Amino acid sequence: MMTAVRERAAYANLLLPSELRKARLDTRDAALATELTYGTLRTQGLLDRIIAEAAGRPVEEIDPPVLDLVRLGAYQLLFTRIGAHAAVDTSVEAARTQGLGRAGAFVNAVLRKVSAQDLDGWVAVLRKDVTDPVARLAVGTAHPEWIARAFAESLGADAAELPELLAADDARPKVHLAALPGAISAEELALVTGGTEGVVSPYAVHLDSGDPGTLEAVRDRLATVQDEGSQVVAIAASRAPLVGEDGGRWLDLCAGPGGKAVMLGALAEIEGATVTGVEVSEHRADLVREATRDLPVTVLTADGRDPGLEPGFDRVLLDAPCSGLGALRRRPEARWRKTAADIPGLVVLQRELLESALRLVRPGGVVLYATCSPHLSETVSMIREANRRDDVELLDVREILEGIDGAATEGLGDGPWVQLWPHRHGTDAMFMAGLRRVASDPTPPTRED
Ligand SMILES: C[S@@+](CC[C@H](N)C(=O)[O-])C[C@H]1O[C@@H](n2cnc3c(N)ncnc32)[C@H](O)[C@@H]1O
Repeated sequence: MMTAVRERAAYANLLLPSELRKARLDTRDAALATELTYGTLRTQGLLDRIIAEAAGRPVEEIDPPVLDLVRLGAYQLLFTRIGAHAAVDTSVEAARTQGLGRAGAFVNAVLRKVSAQDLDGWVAVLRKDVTDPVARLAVGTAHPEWIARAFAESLGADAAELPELLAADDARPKVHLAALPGAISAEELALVTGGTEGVVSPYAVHLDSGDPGTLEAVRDRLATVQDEGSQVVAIAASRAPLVGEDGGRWLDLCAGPGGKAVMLGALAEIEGATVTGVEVSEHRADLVREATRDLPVTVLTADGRDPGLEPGFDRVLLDAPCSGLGALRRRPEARWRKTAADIPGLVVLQRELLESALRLVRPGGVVLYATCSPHLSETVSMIREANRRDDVELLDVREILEGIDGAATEGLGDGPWVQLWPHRHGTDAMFMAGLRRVASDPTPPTRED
């Protein structure tokens, strides 16, 4: 499993359920396998630094399949109550059964060194010469330093919340369901699933555990699995105030795999509107088609920067491709795969998509820009830059949420944009901003020759 995630750059949350089914583990063993896999991937960067100290060499010099075993063993030693003997012995045995027998002695020696101290002891070793408070927190919570720093910058005046935020990132998230508007209410969905109603979206229900795919309400397409923050983004896009009548032409410019398109489609159906979904990847466009097949949604496979659509949309949701730093708790391996160097390229794409969204929306219509990242370059800076245009006015997203019965109104910051946070709202760290297009001055500037 770890090897598959490493070699195929697969996502653990997509791969693990089928691997567990194949292995036919009972519920307890499956829960343990899940905890060990996710935990080892989530803490990998920290484990690697500890392993490097214990092995006396950089982890890049360790054979990758052997390193996978050492990481798994080190995770058990430092993060679980599994006894040291059991953790070391099963790791050595795994080396033998995987045909890495000659590495058994190495695995044994490194893990014995790792087991000589507990987690706090190792964190103290790694922090020995580190004085910067954010860097110290990053080590202690197994976050890359650049990510902890980006979070601190985004929290700004609330940077004292950083320890809570990083801890929330490390906790296993609840399953969030969305009751589809017009199909079932959150109250009914909570009753039939045994869940509890959410607090950020009026359609949300939380489940503590379980496989949501097996729920009747999900199979019958009355509900979907969707983070509460994402639900609010789609609702806000449908409710932002326009100038003039809503003509019912809505656009979802980056629609794949279709979570928000489903919510937007269900809301559009109630309002008598239709949604055009645009997605550049053929495969993801197909996923949107399948997810929205009963809803008034038409899907186009195209580049959102120039999709060839007639302008004049009343509402445009731009859920931009982003670093995903706001959803690290749902993707255990993600924090170690991303780098600060990924951000500038994403920002260019986001800017071009936002320009396209503003070309496609009619004067008086609204673009709801969203990212599942709190990185300031992808969020506030992007919106400040767009706001320099004279045909854009910013809407206060807090007011939009206040107008939605049952939506969150607490901890939304100073506006006009809203940043949701896992530690405050229990959601992914979704950012949203509302940009309304105003008719730009039709008179061309006079030139004095
Ligand atoms: C953040 S995801 C959107 C998630 C989606 N709104 C949902 O709720 O399921 C961004 C999507 O944008 C797509 N994308 C990337 N570049 C694009 C482009 N130039 N035009 C349209 N879609 C693009 C990606 O393939 C990805 O599916």
